[in-house]
Amino acid sequence: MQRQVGFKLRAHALLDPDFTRGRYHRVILTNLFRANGSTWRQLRAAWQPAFAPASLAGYLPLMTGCADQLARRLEAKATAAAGATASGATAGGGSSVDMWRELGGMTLQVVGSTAYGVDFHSINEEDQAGSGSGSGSAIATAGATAAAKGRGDDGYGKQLAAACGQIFRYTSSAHGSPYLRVAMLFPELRRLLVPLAHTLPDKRFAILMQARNRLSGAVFQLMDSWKQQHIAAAGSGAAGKGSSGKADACQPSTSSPTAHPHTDFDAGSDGTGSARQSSNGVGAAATSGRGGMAGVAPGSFLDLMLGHRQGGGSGSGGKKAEGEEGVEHAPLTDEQVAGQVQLFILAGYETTANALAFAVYCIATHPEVESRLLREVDDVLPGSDQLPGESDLPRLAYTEAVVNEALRLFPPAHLTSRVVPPGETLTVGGFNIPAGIPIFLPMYIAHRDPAVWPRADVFLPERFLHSSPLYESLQPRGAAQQHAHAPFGYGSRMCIGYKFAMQEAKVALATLYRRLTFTLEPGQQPLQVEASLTMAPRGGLRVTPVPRRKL
Ligand code: HEM
Repeated sequence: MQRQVGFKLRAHALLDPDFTRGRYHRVILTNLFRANGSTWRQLRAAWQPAFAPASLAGYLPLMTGCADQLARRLEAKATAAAGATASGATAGGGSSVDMWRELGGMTLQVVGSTAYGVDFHSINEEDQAGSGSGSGSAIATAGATAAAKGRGDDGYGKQLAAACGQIFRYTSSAHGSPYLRVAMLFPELRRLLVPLAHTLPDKRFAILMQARNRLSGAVFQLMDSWKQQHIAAAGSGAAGKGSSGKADACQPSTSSPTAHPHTDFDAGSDGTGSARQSSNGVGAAATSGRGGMAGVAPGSFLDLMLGHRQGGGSGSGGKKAEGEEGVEHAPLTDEQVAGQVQLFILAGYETTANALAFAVYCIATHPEVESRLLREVDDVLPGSDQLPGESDLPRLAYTEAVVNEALRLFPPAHLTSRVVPPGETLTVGGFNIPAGIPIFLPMYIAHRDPAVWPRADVFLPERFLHSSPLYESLQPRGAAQQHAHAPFGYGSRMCIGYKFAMQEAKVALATLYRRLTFTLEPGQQPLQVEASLTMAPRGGLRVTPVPRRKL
């Protein structure tokens, strides 16, 4: 039934109350997740080239670079803690870390840099204060810390990272404004609540609105600079020719960052401040505009969307849309562009971090899986500083199976939804479901159904490893066999970023485990999870990183 509904219906049920107004409301309304009908088809076609094989290959250095940066930092921290213990000094908390939070910093840096072409600087946040609050929002706190540190100096990317964190934190049921919670319970009161919340905002509501506006404002600002460059370049005949190639946001910087004033994107502002892009990020490839104003990084998701704003489906990267046949590529509006860029980050940041944290937990609790994973990683990456390249990806088959099995037992998007369109009735499993009724499709439950999955509650990556002798005996059974594994959803509404997420998760695991293993801290087993919009380890995942080689 779940599969039937997921394939037959094409609209998501939208239960989260959106309180934005004006221009920012149009941004939220027009994102791919919310769109339907011909707008959805147009947007889906506009997104598609971002996940084409050539684009995915282009993201690889960024993904491996960010994972390597995290691995080296954890390795250095563990080694320093071991040295301090050996010399009798107080270890200062040792090398234990909240791995969920660490991975959140990494995935944010990857999607943020890809989306905006701005280095989000979200990995190197040493300040762990406030983590492990048990609130399920430590990952968001990481962003807030980043903002506090970055404000006023080199913190442009950090401010965007903070905005993402705040959006996650303050849209969750645990931390959201009471206005949002009331609106969720009584949707009919929304018309009253929206003006009330804007007139008398509580602190959480104010922070959420400001964060949403800041993320959208950053896009408007970059778009303005892009337009100016195109006008200027049109005169010189160089329109659309940015510098070539993508830089790696996680490679060491050679130039020092330029200070820039704190930029505010309060509601109503169109963001006319000056956006600085990273000197070492994806943004390093940005065309530099006049007066120090940075341009849009070629190859970034924003660049791709701007190509669609022109109506041609090609950014300065020159990629043509390969969407569904017959889809008109009408120009995207500024608001539509901003909506897609914002969604790119919000959809890809926490989901992938959660998936990786769950995988680390599963590996730490299954020594035989860890041994096999390490054997594969060492085999595929024998060089001491070798990072996974494109040709290595097919050889990391067991690593991929580990990710898939972790996604089965702990799907970060534990459910998705559909709604019956106006004027229609859906008949499924003998039930008639009228128009407007939201239907939830809980993948978490389907993934653990013992009637479908042999040894349903056991972590066995061999289910996803064709070459394993156990493979056949572990396949899902019966009528529900097809699409029984659906961590990325169903049918035409399936996650558009799944290849991006799988590639990132796979190379991140290979890169991390090449240098380290992770031991769970006491009290982490069995894992407690928290489910709201996504499913995450409750209060984070505390582990001790153990270096695999002596430094
Ligand atoms: C492990 C990581 C991820 C998981 C588990 C996940 C899961 C999902 C799920 C379950 C859906 C709803 C599908 C449905 O309703 O049938 C979805 C939709 C979506 N995801 Fe992901 N996702 C992940 C990563 C990403 C990434 C990295 C991106 C982009 C960079 C992304 C972008 C999207 C978008 C734009 C949609 C809406 C698609 C539409 O409505 O047409 N996701 N995702």
